[in-house]
Amino acid sequence: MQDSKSVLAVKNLSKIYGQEPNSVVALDHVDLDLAAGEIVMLMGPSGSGKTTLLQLLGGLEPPTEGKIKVNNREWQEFFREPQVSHFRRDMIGFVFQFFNLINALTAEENIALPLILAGQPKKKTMALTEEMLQLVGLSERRKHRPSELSGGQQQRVAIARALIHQPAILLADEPTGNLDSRNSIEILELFLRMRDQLGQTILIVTHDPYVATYGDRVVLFRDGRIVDAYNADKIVGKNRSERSIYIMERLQSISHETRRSESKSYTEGMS
Ligand SMILES: Nc1ncnc2c1ncn2[C@@H]1O[C@H](COP(=O)(O)OP(=O)(O)OP(=O)(O)O)[C@@H](O)[C@H]1O
Repeated sequence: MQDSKSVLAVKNLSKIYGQEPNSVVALDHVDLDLAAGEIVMLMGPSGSGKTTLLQLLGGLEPPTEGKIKVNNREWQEFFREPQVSHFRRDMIGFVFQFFNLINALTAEENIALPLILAGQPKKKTMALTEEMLQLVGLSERRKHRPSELSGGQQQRVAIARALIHQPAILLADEPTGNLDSRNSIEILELFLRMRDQLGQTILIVTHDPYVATYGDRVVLFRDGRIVDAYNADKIVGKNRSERSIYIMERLQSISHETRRSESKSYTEGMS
């Protein structure tokens, strides 16, 4: 049962790609809830299922089994065109490692694009674009094209574009993966402002333990399953560098477990 403050409820979610005997279990009965205004960091070794989860949440792939509810509405009800496109547009914002901006358009045109494509009235589009430009601190650069902006500024445009239709949840796949540390911190602080000022719920995939320290909660994946999760307040009082070491150690122990189980199944296969 999803309570009123829950934005996302994932229950028993599985995704199997391909057919036996070559099928791959990318997600294996995952349960995950996100409360309104919560930032959750997803971490785990390569191939553990993080991107697959984002793709299912974003309606880009159907689950093999299980349920996804966003704002108490069940995804499956909408998993056909054109409903799935509308649901995705209204409920989900996407941000990627590479900013995927349109170079021929200015920053403000890129930000306004989802509303223009949705046929929203010009006045509303202009007002919301202005609001987003201010929120991401790019009012002065509104007429610049992506090639005239730094990586961090381009990512801020991408975030503004993802949030302009006020989605229930923002999904970000390695949003700082292509940025230097100064620009990464700017983007992470922007996420915190989005949470604090808009109550935005945000789910971020990252490989970087320092980035993960910006989450209210860190969820660790291995082999398509959640194997560990903890709230930031569990390690409160320590500075960010110490917290990132704590996260890195948890991550390393999970990766070692993966390797141990891989070599076990390999030797079992040999015998
Ligand atoms: N379209 C697909 N067809 C077949 N297998 C897939 C497909 N997409 C992902 N997989 C497999 O599913 C598993 C999970 O992949 P996924 O990309 O979700 O992992 P990840 O944790 O995001 O990895 P990374 O950190 O390297 O991006 C992997 O074994 C991958 O090879």
